[in-house]
Amino acid sequence: MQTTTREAVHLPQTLEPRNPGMALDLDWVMRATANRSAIERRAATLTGRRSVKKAYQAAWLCRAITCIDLTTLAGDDTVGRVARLCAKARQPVRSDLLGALGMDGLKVGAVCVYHDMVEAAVDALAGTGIPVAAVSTGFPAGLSPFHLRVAEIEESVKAGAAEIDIVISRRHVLTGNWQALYDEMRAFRAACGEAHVKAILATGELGTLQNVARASLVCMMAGADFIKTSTGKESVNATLPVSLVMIRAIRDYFEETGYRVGYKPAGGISKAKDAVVYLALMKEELGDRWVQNDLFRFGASSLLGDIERQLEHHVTGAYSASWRHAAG
Ligand SMILES: O=C[C@H](O)COP(=O)(O)O
Repeated sequence: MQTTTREAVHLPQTLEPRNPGMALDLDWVMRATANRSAIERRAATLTGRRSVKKAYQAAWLCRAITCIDLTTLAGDDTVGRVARLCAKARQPVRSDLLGALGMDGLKVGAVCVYHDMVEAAVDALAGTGIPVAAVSTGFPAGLSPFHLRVAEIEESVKAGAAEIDIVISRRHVLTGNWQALYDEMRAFRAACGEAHVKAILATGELGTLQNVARASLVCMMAGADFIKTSTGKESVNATLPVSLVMIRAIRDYFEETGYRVGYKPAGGISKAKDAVVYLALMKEELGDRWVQNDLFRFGASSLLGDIERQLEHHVTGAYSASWRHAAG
């Protein structure tokens, strides 16, 4: 059978067997707790230390680029804006800088858009192998009728999305209805088919770190390929304490089942130095395997611009104005 370009970019590239999920284990869910003060102390150690410098920093920043889900999620998105974003995804840093860094061919992890922009993004990324991620299930609030949320996933997969970022029903967490959360997530995973599913917990709306830990576990038990902090639209988005809780849930799940689930902090990550902190956190808590882009992504609309500025400084010794790196 002949493979079309759209089919060719469709299957996610991963080195891992996919997390199949498991039966809901409520005893395990209820055992999950989170000690806020210990977590905040550990998070503070990550930002307090000296950051990596020079060639190491440039290498980490290039790695960060490969992990970006380059995102536009605005009501005024157009095919033209998405095409410009995809051009940036293909060539995230000026070619002379990439050449000087020995990083020709560097590209981002994925491009992330609303459903209506999926086809435009798939077309603009044809032949690059860069997957398109679609936010789905009534993003960002997730309050549309259930059958429409499932249908939205199916439509985005049909349009060529290789990754689907679903939003969970926060009320299931807030009322402790873990069975409902599990069933919902299971149905979303099934609707994705071969496309990989990222479960957005919207942690800023879950009330407690304990809820974050429990929701993380339930979504992984229901077959999430990634767990993701936020939509970028909550008043509090990705934070280090929340990340620690989610990353440790990923570790527990791996130790218990042998399956590696990915992690995606999203929302408000816009500085190169923050990207390095997140990569260090992943490396320290989960090991080198989790700083590759089939298991780690940043959801970010403006991070790439700052990383490019820092790389330009590394290569030329001078900073250019931030407006010169507006896209991404
Ligand atoms: O998932 C991605 C987020 O919506 C991006 O948030 P940001 O615009 O704060 O980078």
